[in-house]
Order: sequence, then C-alpha cells, then structure tokens
Amino acid sequence: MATSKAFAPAKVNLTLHVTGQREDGYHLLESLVMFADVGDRIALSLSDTPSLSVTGPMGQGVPTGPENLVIRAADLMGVAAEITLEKHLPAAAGIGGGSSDAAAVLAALRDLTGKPVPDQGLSLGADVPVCLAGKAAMMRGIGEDVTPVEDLPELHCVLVNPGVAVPTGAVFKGLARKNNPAMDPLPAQPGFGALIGWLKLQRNDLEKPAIAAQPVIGEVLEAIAATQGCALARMSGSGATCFGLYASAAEAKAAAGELQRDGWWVAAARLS
Ligand SMILES: C[C@](O)(CO)[C@H](O)COP(=O)(O)OP(=O)(O)OC[C@H]1O[C@@H](n2ccc(N)nc2=O)[C@H](O)[C@@H]1O
Ligand SMILES: Nc1ncnc2c1ncn2[C@@H]1O[C@H](COP(=O)(O)OP(=O)(O)OP(=O)(O)O)[C@@H](O)[C@H]1O
Repeated sequence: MATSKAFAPAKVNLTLHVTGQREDGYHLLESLVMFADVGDRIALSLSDTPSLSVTGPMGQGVPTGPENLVIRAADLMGVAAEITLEKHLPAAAGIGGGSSDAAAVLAALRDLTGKPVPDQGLSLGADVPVCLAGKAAMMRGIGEDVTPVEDLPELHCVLVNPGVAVPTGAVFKGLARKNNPAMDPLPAQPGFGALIGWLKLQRNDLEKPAIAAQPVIGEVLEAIAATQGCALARMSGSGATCFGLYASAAEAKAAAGELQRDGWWVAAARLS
C-alpha cells in the first residue's frame, strides 16, 4: 500500500498589507511569508476505507470529521486515504495550521498518484497556495498569486500564542479601512539588518482589529518586544500568534524561555 509522511510547517506572515477588497468580499493582500521548522506531522496511506485520526499535544478540539482540512484536501484530489494528523500547532492561530496540513496532504497525494492539484488548493483556503509552495514567498491577490523569494537571510524567531482563537473572517471585518498603502519593494539580497530595517517600515494591517477583538495580543507583542535581542515583534496572519525576530538561535531560544506563561504556547524556530 502506497504510504507517505509529510511535515506541515507553521506559516509566518512577516508583513500583511490589506490593499483592497473584491466584490465577493475577499480582501486583496500583499504578504511576505516564510516557514518555520516547527509544525504538524502527517502520515497517510491510500486506502479503500478513508479515515482520520488526530493526535499530538495540540490535537484537542481539532475536528476529526469531514470539516477537517486534511479530509477536504483528499476529497479535492478525489483520493481515499487513511490519515494520521499529529498536531503541534495551535488551531485558528494565524500560522496556517489547517492550511499547511491541507497543503501537505495535497502534495503527498499528488506525488503518490500523479494527479494534479486543482487550482493550487485555493478553494480550501486563501493560505493553501502559499503553503503548497512551501518556501519563502510574496503572496498577493487573495492568496493565489505566489512568487518565491530567494536570498533571504536566515531568521530566528519565537512564536507566541496566548491561547485565544481568533476567527479570520471576523478580524477582516474589523478593519477600519480596506485600501491601505502597498508594501515597499523588498531590497535585493538583504542581510539581516537590511531586512529588519525594511520590515519595520511595513505592517500587519490586521494587528489593530485583532487586538481590538482580543486585547491580550497587545500584551503578547509587548512581552516579545521586551526580550533580549528582539529586532522586531509583530502578529502573524489574523492572529493571535505573534512572532519576535532575532539574529541568532541562542537569542530566540532564550526569549522562548522568558516568554513562558500559563496557557501560552511558545516555540523558538528557524524561518526559511
Ligand atoms: C490572513 C491570512 O492568514 C494571511 O496569510 C489569510 O489571508 C487567511 O487565509 P485562510 O485562513 O486560509 O483564509 P480562508 O479560510 O480562505 O478565509 C477565511 C475568511 O477570511 C476572510 N478572508 C480571507 C482571505 C482574504 N484574502 N480575504 C478575506 O477576507 C474571508 O472572510 C474568509 O471567509
Ligand atoms: N487540520 C486542521 N488543523 C487545525 N484546524 C483545523 C483543521 N482543519 C479544520 N480546522 C478548523 O479550521 C479553523 C482554522 O484553523 P487554522 O489552524 O487553519 O487557522 P487560521 O487562523 O485560519 O490560520 P491562518 O489564518 O493563518 O490560515 C479551526 O477553528 C479548526 O476548527
């Protein structure tokens, strides 16, 4: 029986500019996305009797029925599979947990069966195409326009989620304005200092409405910014997960130690 194992990394939106809105309500975005070396793990095998088992430290509350994005991904490919999903990432957290799981299943089933992935998986979620690309990229449109970005420096980060789920649609609805300024052009082959300098001039436009919905996100950002060596603190996606960036793995690891609180999920990671 054909089997496959896959890693579904956390997606981090280093920037997220909301520059407009389409007639169907979806927002036009510009986002620099990188992927962390922390994530979920998936094992799957082709089978006549499809099934899903959800395990892992963050598995509680994750749907095990047909609404789980890994099952929807298998359905989209028209393939029956037995899937085990080991959750390490918090759900509804702005780091694409479900989208990255879906992308990993799409890629595994494409490789096992030779079938193409319909429409980059966009129908499963706006974050699925960038997760399917799986490497640093500029994301535009509503998420379907993905351009890989080469030559970014190694980044070390801490990811912090305060344990509150933030529904993506509600955060978009809370935006005061939909047509915010575009991102500045990314400098060519930036070193760490140049990339941080550029990032500081960009934004995550969803930060403000997310903080209005869940004020603890503001506390997370302050706590990250206060850690030793933190070059930038910002929210990812629609929240509530926030990240801090550091020049070294040792600083990111020390920050993760400082940021431990009851109910907070904290991970040090490398971004690429
Ligand atoms: C905020 C981001 O995480 C940034 O990477 C993504 O844009 C969201 O990606 P996602 O979670 O895969 O989003 P989806 O599941 O497609 O959409 C959830 C909800 O977010 C809103 N949504 C999402 C993407 C987008 N470009 N405009 C939107 O307005 C819509 O109300 C939608 O119903
Ligand atoms: N495989 C999955 N893992 C986690 N949640 C899932 C999964 N499949 C479906 N869901 C549901 O999808 C919802 C969104 O979860 P997800 O982890 O994709 O967060 P997200 O905030 O939408 O991420 P992002 O906005 O960065 O894409 C959850 O509330 C959960 O019930």
